[in-house]
This record gives sequence, C-alpha cells and structure tokens, in this order.
Amino acid sequence: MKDGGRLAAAIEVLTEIESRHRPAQVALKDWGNSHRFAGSGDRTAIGNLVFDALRNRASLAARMASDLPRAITLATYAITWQKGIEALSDALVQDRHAPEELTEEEIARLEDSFDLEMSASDRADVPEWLWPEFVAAFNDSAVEEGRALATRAPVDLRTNTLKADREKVLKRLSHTGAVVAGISPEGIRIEAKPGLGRMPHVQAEEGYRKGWFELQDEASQLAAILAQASQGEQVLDYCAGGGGKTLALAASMQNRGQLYAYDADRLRLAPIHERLQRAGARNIQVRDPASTTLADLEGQMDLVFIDAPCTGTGVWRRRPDSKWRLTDKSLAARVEDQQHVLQNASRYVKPGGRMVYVTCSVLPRENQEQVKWFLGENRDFESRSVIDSWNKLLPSRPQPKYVSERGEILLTPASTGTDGFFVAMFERAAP
Ligand SMILES: C[S@@+](CC[C@H](N)C(=O)[O-])C[C@H]1O[C@@H](n2cnc3c(N)ncnc32)[C@H](O)[C@@H]1O
Repeated sequence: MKDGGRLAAAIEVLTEIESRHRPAQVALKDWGNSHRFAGSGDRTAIGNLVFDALRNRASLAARMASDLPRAITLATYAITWQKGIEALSDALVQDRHAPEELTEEEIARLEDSFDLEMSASDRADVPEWLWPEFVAAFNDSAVEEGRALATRAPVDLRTNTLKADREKVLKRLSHTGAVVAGISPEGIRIEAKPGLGRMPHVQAEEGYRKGWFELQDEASQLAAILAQASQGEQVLDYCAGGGGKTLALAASMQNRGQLYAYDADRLRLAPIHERLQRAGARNIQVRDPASTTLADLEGQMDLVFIDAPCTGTGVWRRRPDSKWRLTDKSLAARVEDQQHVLQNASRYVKPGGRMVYVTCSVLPRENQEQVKWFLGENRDFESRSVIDSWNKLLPSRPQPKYVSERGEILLTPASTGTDGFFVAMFERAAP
C-alpha cells in the first residue's frame, strides 16, 4: 500500500472506533482481518496513525477546527509525523485509494496561518471536563504532563531474576536496541520509534518463551520493588488480574514464603497459570473467587498488595482511546470500587503488617484522596512513607517529583519517563 491508502484506512478505522465505540485494538484487528492483502508494514503504519491521532486528538482538532477522523488523521501525518503539507498533498494525489485532496481551508489550517488561541486542555490533549483534576494533580506542570501522556510509550521489560540476570537478557536482545532502564534495577527499555517505526515483537523472542523476562512498565516494576515482598513472608496480591505484579512479587521473594493471587474476576485471572509456569514462580497459590474464599487469610498477611481498578489515566500513552471514553460517571464508579477494594483487602493484613495501594492513574480523587479516606475510616492503620522506602531501596536514583505530605509518590511520563503510577503504603497497628 502507498501512504494515500494507509491514510484512508486509518480514517476508516477511526470512524469505526468513534461511531461504534469500539476499542482501538479491536477495530484495527478487524480491519486487518478484512484486508488480508495489507502487509505487516501497512498494518504498523495504519496502527501508528490511528494511535497517534487518538493521542493528540484535542490539539489536532483545535488546529484543524474539526475533530472528524479525516482532519485528525491528515494532521497526524503532516504535523505529528512532520511529513509536511507537500508530502501529504502528494500522498493524496498519487494514490487512487487515497482520501480526497486537501481543501484550501485544510491547507490553511495545516500551515497554521490562523491565529489560534488553544485552550490549556487542548494543548495538553486532556478531555476538557477532566482539566480541573489535572491542574489539581500537577499545578503549573499540567500541560507538560498532559503532553507527555500523549507521546508513544517505550517497551519496558522486567528481568525475571528467578531465571536470568539483566546482562544475559540485554545480550540476547541487543538486536532490538534494548538498553538498561533508567530507574528499575531489573528494568530494560526499548525506546519508542517515531513515525512509521515498528516496535520489536519481544514475545517472539526465545528469552521470553523461556521466562527470562516479562513485559512490564518500569513504574509497575518500581511499585513491586517498593512493596518489599521478602523471602518467607505471607503475601496477598488482592487484584492480581493477569498476574503482572504477582510475578514481580514472586521474584522479590525468590520463591520463598507464600504468595496468594486473588481477583474478583476469574476471567482476568485465567492467564496467570501459564505465566507462572513460564516464569518458574512456584510459591503462588491462585485463589479462584468461584471455588475458594480468603477467609483463612484474615489478619494473617505480612503484606497485602492492591493494584486497584482505576481509570487508567496514567497509561494513556498505551491506550489513548480510553482517554476520550472516560466520563465523570466512570471515574465516580472507579472511586467507589477502590474504596470497596481498600476496605475488603485491609481485613487480611496482620497487626504490624503492611498494605500497598497502587493505581495507574494520576488523578488525586483515585490516589491521595483515597488514602485520606481510608485513614479516616480505619484508625488501626497508619500511612507509611513510600519516599523513605525509595531512598532506602533506590538511593542513587533521582527522587520522584510528586511526593505527598504523607510520602506517597506519583510517577509520570514527564517526570520519571514511566507510565503514570501512584504508590501508597499503610501499616496496621500492632496490638
Ligand atoms: C489494574 S487491574 C490488575 C492488574 C494486575 N495486577 C497486573 O499486574 O496485571 C485491577 C484488577 O482489580 C480487579 N478487581 C476489581 N474489583 C475488585 C474487587 N472488588 N476485588 C478484587 N479484585 C477486584 C479487576 O478484576 C482487575 O483485574
């Protein structure tokens, strides 16, 4: 396919996403299935166009004075990809499968000849209704943080220390451009490539099949490190989902002690069995909510880890379609879920034990305000400083920029080069 046809395909997929409210990945997969002639380079280019258009939708729509799929796709190509108006115009003229040629108004808009006063939320590519929350989280840095959440994310890997060391994995992945990650001692990073760039499919690597590494954003790796799950401890991963954090906690424990993996949704838990096996994690009991209870664990855990259900505002780089689907109602529903989860999970912490609460959200309502709410409701719990643990465990790394009064931390793409991630810690009073 030529670029003209790829642009037309991206517009078609974006229309499908918007008109039928379909997740971007699903719409792209369906397009691929019904256009078998498209090669892997075409699919990558179309996927990149769709995702970049969604990442930058508000700023591009303001620039084009239109949020239609055509406007934001053409602007992605000319502006975000820096191809320029001439190359775009050529792409539209030289391919009979291309969308219609540029109008005069579109050319003027792309040339930026309009004296455009863009709102802060548009510049930041954050939904307008959510802007006050962003400002509450980041003050003067809100635009910078929004812009960073509108960029492409790197591929981050965590060395599975149950089976390999980082040097060995790096050597095996040298052809992918993999380098040591900035903060996590077990982390490896493959930086995002611009434009048509394709990320390596690391799951096809032999090292992945052998369980030497996992795909995991650096912020998630750091959250697991800060929880300090230790050999011999009793640990409950209360929202284990597909087991990403469970595996990291098991590696911290070096397979010693007992780790329980639970999730209210047994379907989400399903992939965990195969992953545990591949990673060589042997100290884990998976507690299926349909067939077991957690009653025997009440008041017994040294550590309860809560990777809470959240709005995912911290992972907009990876799921930009979720940014525009989020509503005030769904935010309120997640806040309620989180309170439910915090309250339920806390029952399993033993006196003197600790509880770690993390979200992949940057919004104060899901983070600092939830900690405050929980502490108000549960006088037998105190907050424990995460930044103190950071200083102890990661002494040579720069400190996170966003630290609350109680010492909770917020990691972000702009400040730490990671996904947006919040980490809080509590301790239950000893009798
Ligand atoms: C952020 S995801 C977990 C991701 C997972 N820890 C990982 O690292 O791959 C949040 C999980 O919380 C689960 N969840 C939601 N409400 C819950 C509840 N009341 N009790 C336990 N788990 C719940 C969801 O099913 C979802 O899998």
